[in-house]
Parts: sequence; structure tokens; C-alpha cells
Amino acid sequence: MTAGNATEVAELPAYLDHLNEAQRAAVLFGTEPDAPERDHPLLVIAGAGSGKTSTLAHRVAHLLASGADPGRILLLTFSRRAADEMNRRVARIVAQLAKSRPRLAGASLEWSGTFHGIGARLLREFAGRIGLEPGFTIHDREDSGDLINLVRHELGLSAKSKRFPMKGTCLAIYSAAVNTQAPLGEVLQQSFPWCSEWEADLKRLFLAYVEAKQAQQVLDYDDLLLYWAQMITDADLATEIGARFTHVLVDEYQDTNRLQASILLAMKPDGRGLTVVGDDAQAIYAFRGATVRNILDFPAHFDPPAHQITLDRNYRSTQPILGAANAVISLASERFTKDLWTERAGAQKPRLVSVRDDADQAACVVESVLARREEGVRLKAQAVLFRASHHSARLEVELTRRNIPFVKFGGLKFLEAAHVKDVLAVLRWAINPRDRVSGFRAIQLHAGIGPKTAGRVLDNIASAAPGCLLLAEQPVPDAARGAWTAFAALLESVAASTWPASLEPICQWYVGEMARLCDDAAIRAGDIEQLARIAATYPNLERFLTELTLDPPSATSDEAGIPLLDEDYLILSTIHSAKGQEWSAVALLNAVDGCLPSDLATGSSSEIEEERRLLYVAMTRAKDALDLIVPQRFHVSQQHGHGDRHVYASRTRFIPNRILESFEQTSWPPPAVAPRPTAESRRIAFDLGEKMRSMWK
Ligand SMILES: Nc1ncnc2c1ncn2[C@@H]1O[C@H](COP(=O)(O)OP(=O)(O)OP(=O)(O)O)[C@@H](O)[C@H]1O
Repeated sequence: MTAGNATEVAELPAYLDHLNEAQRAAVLFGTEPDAPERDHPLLVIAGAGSGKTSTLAHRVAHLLASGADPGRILLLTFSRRAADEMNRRVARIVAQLAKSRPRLAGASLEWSGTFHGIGARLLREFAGRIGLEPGFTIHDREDSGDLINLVRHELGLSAKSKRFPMKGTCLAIYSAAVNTQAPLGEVLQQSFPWCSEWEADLKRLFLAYVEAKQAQQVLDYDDLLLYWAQMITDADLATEIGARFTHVLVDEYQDTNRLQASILLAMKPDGRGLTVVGDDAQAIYAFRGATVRNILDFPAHFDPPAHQITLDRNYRSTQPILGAANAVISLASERFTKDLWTERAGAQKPRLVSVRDDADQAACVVESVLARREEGVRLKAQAVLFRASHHSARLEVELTRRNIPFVKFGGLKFLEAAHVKDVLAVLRWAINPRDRVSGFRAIQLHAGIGPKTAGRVLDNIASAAPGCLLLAEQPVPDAARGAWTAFAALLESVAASTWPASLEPICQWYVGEMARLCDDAAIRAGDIEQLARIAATYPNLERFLTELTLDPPSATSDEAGIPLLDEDYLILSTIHSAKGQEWSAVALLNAVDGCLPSDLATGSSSEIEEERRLLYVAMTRAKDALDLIVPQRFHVSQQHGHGDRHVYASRTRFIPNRILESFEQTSWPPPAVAPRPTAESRRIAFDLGEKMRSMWK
């Protein structure tokens, strides 16, 4: 693409007309060819519902219109979904611009995705130069847990007299240390104090885990960032990779972690071409190592400091909803953004609905969802949000009973379903035979082959020189020999045939085995077909495996009735998964202490502050109507020990009495109104009193 000319740029304000002044400033900053601040770093503090997505999309489109090469713009988003949405919007704006600028026709971003996804691509590309096989496997959390467990056994840690942390905890500690870049001792003290006594053993475990990953050419999620960060500690590579992108734009910067910030700063040490967008009031991922300091400290990294633009006009919510959300966040101990304002008037304050218990909560939500649908608000325009996935269990039962379709976000993941994992394990093992976790799974899919044989085959592969081992000749039990030989040929065909045709025989083979491997094979076969359809949209097997591992589709047939896309259905979502979305009507379940803040998160004041921001994020998803449901007692399921108990709940501490005036308080069901006595009802038809007395006369 050639450099743009000044005439083109001068025309642009017309197409930016519908943006407000702050949004336009954020789009244009540093893009004028002769501006003194050309390409200076920019921080956009974008309040909830202030049009962040649209602003960022316009900035990208504007850069393209101004002559930037689409292959040299890097756009980093929080999720794949956000990246897709951004690409769609950019494409729409660019299509319009292309009417008068033919060179823009078909221009689209080549480098947009999550940090992990982009990291994986760069690592594959630079693999040879950093001692990695380009065909390395990416392990998801479950695979990583399996591997760390294996290593834990091998080191004899699982046999300690006192109980050593379980695999999930070990992995969480490892991940926290990597993502926060803090020393292990500090991580243990702050977040896992009950494991502090194991510091030396954990260190040993992590070293062995890293060695195992390296021997097997396996990277876990954290490695994608870690390797990327390490790769650019080499000055030449940092310059080369940094220079490849003229512009780097980062969305949801408040939820990035230290490692991600260090990657950005290493790629763009002077901040040239760097734009970050975010909202400190919506930082809700500290539990994964994100730090709100990244956004707060961003300007001061540069000299002169990064320019800052604040978007504080909210286009989403009505004034009463926004007023209540502002009131909640105004009680935060540390705040940096301004109160948001809106021109959307509205009469209805958010409602605090008091209900007796979980059952009434479900009934109340269903009743108001249906009432709104009667008023013309489609189910899809309504959402029910909750802090923890299990909070919606009762509601799900009620919705199913009443035949109301719904989709749940933040629940079971496609990739976590055993049958999908099986097929992926076969594929991964086909391209990386050293990947023990995938191999272990794939080999044992055969009737008559168990862990012992699988271990032996994998040992043989590990000790053979690459490419010098005949899979078909491995020592498997005689009964399995025929099936095994066919399987070995199948794997070889993957390497030999073209993508995505190579996937088909594997799916066919697996579907044939399914009746033996799992229950309800017929339903699950649908997932395998779905997998094949998804696969066909990727350019090659590596990209497919990478992106599917990093950002899986959200649902499987295991989940309660996923409706067809054109059907209407209610949205159920954890607050975390509701990030970046909006609905006409929102109900929040369990607005009580113990659920929000979660009783698992009341350890430190920073955890409490994050829970407050979660409430804020939930409230700011609503456009026209917002109900916060307050059950007076709720069921406690995740208690220590056994038992089934209810506790009496109190309204969330984030809505204290002093901000109650921002809400309307009601209860459900409404108290029964006794009929007023009328003159007719007062007329004595017959004298019952006299009858009673007469019994004893
Ligand atoms: N200049 C504008 N004029 C009219 N409507 C706008 C404008 N900018 C944004 N909007 C609308 O405001 C709503 C919120 O925009 P968007 O989803 O981009 O917000 P956001 O800043 O990403 O919010 P959050 O951070 O809370 O997820 C959308 O419905 C969008 O169409």
C-alpha cells in the first residue's frame, strides 16, 4: 500500500462526523503527517459505554486511510471475540472509505488477536532463531495440569508424608509467578500462604516442568507470553520485531499483566506508534495476574509522557442506571477516571429486588424476563449476570422447566469436552510426536492399549532420533495390532495431505470409535462435525490448533440446548464473560455479601476493590433496565466439610445505605393486598356469633 496523501486525510473529518469531540481527538491524535506529536504514545481512558470499540476501530481505519500498511498494524485485544468484532468494524469503515480510495479496497488487518495468539504466531515464525521447533504444541490448562502432575509424581512429591499441593494449585502458583514476574517466595506469601513451606520443592518441580516442556517441544499458555518477552530481551530481535509494526494498538489495557506490558515496552521503548485504551474502573482480572498499574503508570514510561484523552460520555445507559453505577464506583478507595455522563433520560431507577431465597430469585427473574418479552424486548436483548458460574444453577432449571431457551457464557468449554479433546490430541500428536500428554491420550484411545503400553511407545519416541521411528512397529498387544497399524498410517497421512482435507480421515476414524469411547455418541458426533467445520476456516493445521487452544468456542452438545443462532434466547453469563457487552435489560443474581464480594475474595483490600469493580462492570452493561436481586437467604454449597446449609444474607456492602437513594427498593413476590371491606361485605348475612352462643344455651 502506498503512502496516503494530504488531500485524502483532509477529507476525513466528514466520515468522523458522528464521533464526539473526545472520540475524534482519540482517532486523530498523532496521525497528521506534519504534527509535532506525530506517532507519540497515546493513552485513551475510555469509561464504560463510551464508545471505546468504535473509537479504536475508527483510529485503525483512519491510520489505513492515512497510508499505514495493514500488514504492519498490530491490534491486541482481550479475546478473540473482541478481535473479530474490531476487524468487522474496521472492514465496514474501510469499505466505505474505499468508495473514494480504491487502494483501500479489501484492506484488512493481518495482525489482530490476543497477546497469546499473536505471541504464538511470532514464536512459530521466529522458532528457528530461538531454538524451538516450529511445530511446537500448545498445551491448554488441563494438559498443563496433566504434565505438571506427571512431573510431580516423577519427583516423588506426591508421596510426601504431608500433602504436597495438588496439580491445579501447583500450576496456579507457577502461572502467578510467571505472569506477575515476582519471585516465588513473594507469590507464595501473598497468594498461597498455605504452600509457603513447600517453596524449595515447588522450585524443583517448576524446573523439572520447564525441562519436560522443552524436551517435548511443548509450550503452555504462559510460555507464549514468556517466550515472547524473553525473545525480545535480545536487542536485535526486539528491534526487528518492533520495527515490523508501525502501529501497535492495545484494547482493555487495564487487564494486561506485567509480562504483557514488558513486551510492549520492549517492542516500542520510545512509545512511537503505541496506543493503549482501557478503563481502570473496569479492571477485573487481577486474579490472573493483571495489574491496573499498567494503565496508571503508562504515561510516565515515556519522555515526554504519553498523551492522555478521556472518553467520559456514556451512550449506553439511562441516567438513573449510570447515576447508580457512578455512586457505586465513587466509593472505591482509589479512582482515576471521572464520573460518566449521559444524555439518555429515564424514569426508572435500578431496582433492588428483595426475594426470599434462591427459588424465588429464579422465579422472579423468569417472571420479569417474560414480562419484558411481552413488552417487545427480545430475549437476546436481556441478560442475567452472576459472579460465579454455579449461581445460575437454579435459574437454569427453572428456564428449562418453562421451555425458555438460553445460552450460558462462562460455563463448560468446547475444548474441555472429552471427545473434542480426543480428536485434538490425535492431531497434535500427529504433528509433534514428542508431545507426551497428547500422545498418552491418543494412544490409549485404542481398545486393548493402556497406560503401560502408551508410556513405552512414548519412551521409544523420546529416545529415537527425530523421524527415525516407525510408529506401526511399536510394541502394542497383539489384539490391538491391526487397529494400531491402521492408526499409524492415518497419522502419516496427516503430514502428507493438504489442509483441511487431512482432518477428515481422522474425524471419520474417531466417529467410528465413538460408540466404544463415550456415551451418547450420536449427539457428540455433531461436535466433531462442528470441529471440522471450524477447522476448515483456518489456513493451516498449526494456526487451527493454536487458535482453538487459545480461544475455544464456548459451548458443546453437553450443554443444555444450544439454540440455533436465529432463534431468540436469553443470555446467562458470569460478570467476567460479560465484559465489553451490553443489553437492554440486565438482572444481577445474588447481590449479597458472600457472593459479591465473593467470600473467597475477601482476603485483602485490593481483592475487595476488584469485587466492587465487578459490580460496576455488571451494572454498566444495562441500557434501559437493571434489577439487582437480593435473596434474604442463600444456599451455601462450597463449604468445608459436609452439609447443606443456608445462610442469611445481607445486601452487598458495595451498596451501603448512603447510596440507596440511587435505587428503588422492592420485594418479590409483592405482598398480597387484603381486599378492602365494602358496605356489602360488612352487611351481616346471618349472625354466626349468635349461632355459636346458641350451642350452649
Ligand atoms: N459517538 C457516538 N454516538 C452515538 N452512539 C455512540 C457513539 N459512540 C458510541 N456509541 C454507542 O455507545 C455504545 C457503547 O459503545 P461500546 O460498546 O464501544 O462501548 P465501550 O466503551 O466498549 O464500553 P465498555 O467498556 O463498557 O464495554 C454502543 O451502543 C455504541 O453504538
